[in-house]
Formats: sequence, C-alpha cells, structure tokens
Amino acid sequence: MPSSCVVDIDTAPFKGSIKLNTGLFIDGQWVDPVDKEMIDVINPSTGKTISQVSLGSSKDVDIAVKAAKQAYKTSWGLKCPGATRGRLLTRLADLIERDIDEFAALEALNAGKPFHIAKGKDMAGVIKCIRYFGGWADKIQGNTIETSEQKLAYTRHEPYGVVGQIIPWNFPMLMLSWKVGPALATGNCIVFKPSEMTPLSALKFADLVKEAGFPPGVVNLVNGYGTTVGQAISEHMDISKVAFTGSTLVGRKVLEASARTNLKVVTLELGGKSPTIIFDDCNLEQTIKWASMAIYANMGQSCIAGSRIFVQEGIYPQFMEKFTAVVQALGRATGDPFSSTTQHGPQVSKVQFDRIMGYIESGKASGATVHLGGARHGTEGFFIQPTIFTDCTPDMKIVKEEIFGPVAAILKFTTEEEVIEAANATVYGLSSCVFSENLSRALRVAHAIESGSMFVNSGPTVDSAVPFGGFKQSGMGREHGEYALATYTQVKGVHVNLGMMI
Ligand SMILES: NC(=O)C1=CN([C@@H]2O[C@H](COP(=O)(O)OP(=O)(O)OC[C@H]3O[C@@H](n4cnc5c(N)ncnc54)[C@H](O)[C@@H]3O)[C@@H](O)[C@H]2O)C=CC1
Ligand code: BAL
Repeated sequence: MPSSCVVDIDTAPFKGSIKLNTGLFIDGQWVDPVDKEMIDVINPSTGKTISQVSLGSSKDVDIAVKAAKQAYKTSWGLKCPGATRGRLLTRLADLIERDIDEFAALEALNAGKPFHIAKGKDMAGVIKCIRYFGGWADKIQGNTIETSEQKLAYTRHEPYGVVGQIIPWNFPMLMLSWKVGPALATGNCIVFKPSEMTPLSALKFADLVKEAGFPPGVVNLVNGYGTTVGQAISEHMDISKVAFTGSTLVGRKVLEASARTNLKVVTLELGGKSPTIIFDDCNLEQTIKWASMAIYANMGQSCIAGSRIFVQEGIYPQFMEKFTAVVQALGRATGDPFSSTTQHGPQVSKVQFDRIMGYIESGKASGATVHLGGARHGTEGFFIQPTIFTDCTPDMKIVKEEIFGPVAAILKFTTEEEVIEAANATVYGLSSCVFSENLSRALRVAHAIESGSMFVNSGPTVDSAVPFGGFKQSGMGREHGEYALATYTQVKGVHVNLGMMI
C-alpha cells in the first residue's frame, strides 16, 4: 500500500489536517516507486522536515510513459472529443477552487509563500488558467486551404501524444497549471515532474485529477530529482514533446537531451534579468508600487523579476525616497507566511538562500552600495531582507546575472536611447516594464526592448489569455493564450484528390 501522510496546520488563516498520498501517481493509481526511495520535504520558514514523499527514478518514468501511451491510444487524444476534455478541465478547476484553502496552506508551508498571496494570487491564477484552457478544448481547429479545383486541402492540429513537463519550485501550482492546462486541452497525455523541493501541492492536485474523472494514464506524476527523473523525461524515446521551466543551464541540457535522442519538440521558459524603466514623467505613486511588486513579489524568486531598475535622473531623488519607504515597509512585513500581515516570506531553500547571499556579497565587493537590507532576516529559516543596491554599474554580477532573490539594482539614466541600449544589454529577454505618462514614448520603448512580454505602466501582470515566453536566452516557445495551443499540437496537411488523374 503506497504511503500517505497527514499535514496538520493550526494557524489563523488555516486550521486543519491535510491528508496526502505520498507515492507516485501513475495510470490513475498511487504507487510506490520501483526503488522505494523517499525524500524529505522541507519547510523553508523553519528549515525543518514537513514530511517524506516518494522519489522516483527513470524506471518509474518508463512505467508512466507506458501508461500515458496507452491512455492516449484508448481514451484521450483523438479518441476523446474536445468538449469532454473541456468539461473535465472545468470540473478540475471547480475542485481546485473547492479546496483552495488547502492548496494555499500547502504552498505557504512548502514554498514559504504568504498564505493570503498564495490563495489570492497563485491559486486564483491556477483556477483561471485551467478554466481558460478548458474553454479552448473544443475550439481547436485547422483551416481549409485553396489550391486548385481538383484538390481539397485542409489542416488538422493534432496532439503530440505523450508530453513531458518539468517545473521548478518558485510557483509550484501556477507553473503546473500553465503546463497541464494547454496540454490536456489539446489532447496530450502527460508525464509530469514537480520540483523535488515543492511536491506537496502537486500530490494534492493528482487526487483531484482522479476525482474529476480523467481517464487513468492521462496525467501521471513522477516526483524526483532533475538528474534522474528530469533527465529520463528529456531523453525518453516515447515522449514527443517536453516543456521545461527552470534555469537556463538546465534548459540547455533538456535541449541537448532531445538532440541526442528522438528530437522531441522542446519548449523552454528560462531565466531573466528584467528591466523596469522609469521616466521622469511617470505617475510616481503608482510606479513605485509596481516597481516594488516587480522585483520583490514571491521574494524575488520569479523569472520575470524586475531586478534592474532604471530611473531617469530628474526623478531619481523622489523615486529613491519613496521607493525606500515602500521597501522598508515590506521589510517590516517579513515573517511567518501564515500571518495575515506578512507580505514577504523565506527563500525556498538553504541552497537558494546561500546563492542570494553570495550575490549580495559580490555586490558589496564590486563597489555597489547597500542602500537597504543586505542581510538575513531573523535567525530561523531562509529569510532575506528586501535589498536595494545603488551605485550599480553594468559590469557588476548583480546587474548582469539572475539573482532570483529580493535584490534590486538601481541604475540612473539620462536619455531614452541610452536606457534602451542599457536595458537590452543582457543575454535574457523575458519581461520588461516601462513607466511614462507619455504614451508615445512608452510604446516606442516597449517596441524597442528585446523581450517576450512588455508591461506599460504596470508591473508584470501575466494573464492566461496573453502569450508569455522569452526572447534570447530566456527561452523558446510560448505559454498562455492561443499561442500555447500551437506548442502542444502538430499540424498535419491533408490533401484530398477531387478528380486529378495521373
Ligand atoms: N525560470 C524560472 O522560473 C526559474 C529559474 N530558476 C533559476 O535557476 C536557478 C537555480 O535553481 P534550480 O532549482 O537549481 O533550477 P533547476 O533548473 O535546476 O530546476 C528546475 C527543474 O528542473 C529540474 N532539473 C534539474 N536538473 C535537470 C536535468 N538535468 N534534466 C531535467 N530536469 C532537471 C529540477 O528538478 C526542477 O524540477 C535559480 O537561482 C534561478 O536563477 C529556477 C527556478 C525557476
Ligand atoms: N516562470 C514563470 C513565472 C515566474 O517565474 O514569474
């Protein structure tokens, strides 16, 4: 009998016991991994173990792929009408909404997100995303193509079959929804790997997949390390497409694995070093709130974090005064994710904590000034103070590299041309923000910046209906919107002879 655990939480926003199956979810059943290995799951607020869950291997990936292939042939893919897929996705979204508090509690416990943010932002986004793609499931259609009177030609947008999905720990449920929503809507079966650090909410999700009535094998969940389960997914000969979110380093490995094996289609959503560009004529009150949200939301653990803040010289003193006050308030709202006043929780792990503190030390050593923060918060867990660096120059590591933590580098600029060049001086190109009340200028800049998303007079407010993905080394392919459907379908051109003779 595969193992389970009960997570007891007794806090103001959530009191209760959450029962979780801790096995692997394969072919609609909870099973033990072949090698019977387990992994500790850590609470980043304390550094203590919450529970142990199963740790899969390539052997479990093989079993999951077989189940997915069988489901694709018999009960999903082209065998299952889009309307049925859509209904199941909608039911799944309803079940997630029913259990939203449990999900938010698991995200707070395992990923350190403030509970009210996990509920109001992450989980609200998850439900919206799955409903959105549920709505697409019966609207996937090709075209007829005019060629000659003797030929009928049309296209079909067919699923790949079995797709692999590998996600990170920064938005465990949100990244899951971005992946499974379009894959299921388009009729693919899934072998899914959560981050080995944050698997708890995905375990709960798998139970709801079963409750919603998805046929066995359509969604399979194999928790495990990247170098075993992740690599096995990337190399698998019977997986036709893999969607990955994570570091650029691992993104390259996934692409290499595809090249080495079956040339599976790869979509990658990778790192960023996003610019927030603030002109003298911005609405300062609004801009400051958005700029703070852009870098510090989710403790800076976001690929779209606005970690380079370019401020035009005329507004620089006012910006610094007000921005500092907002970030100081965020520092005071740092602490227990289950407190209603907390806005800023811990980093996800000791590894990430050390990595970010290393960047802070590098910033100091390279001559930048710690204007605010720059140290750990408290004595327990992996908390870091929201940090502002000034006197930054383009050559510094803290300006060039993705920190993935609550660390902003402020850079002063004079002209529009200068800031466009500086903002584009990065290998990344995921997301950017520009603030100016001069719409002509804001749009000119929006068009000149090399990034897959551009936010004008707002922070990065990603939406399920709008394509999302990277330019340059931030990735390839798009999630969200109709564009996501294209990355989960392959186009077949059908030629019908209406009278041509040889
Ligand atoms: N774009 C994004 O949203 C994210 C970016 N990152 C960046 O990556 C840095 C390092 O974080 P990590 O947790 O180490 O990211 P990572 O890229 O190692 O982890 C992301 C996912 O990839 C898996 N993975 C690891 N090695 C793999 C392999 N060889 N083949 C297939 N899958 C593999 C992991 O198990 C996890 O599920 C962060 O500091 C941040 O800069 C991290 C997480 C998310
Ligand atoms: N990885 C997509 C969402 C984010 O990291 O902000």
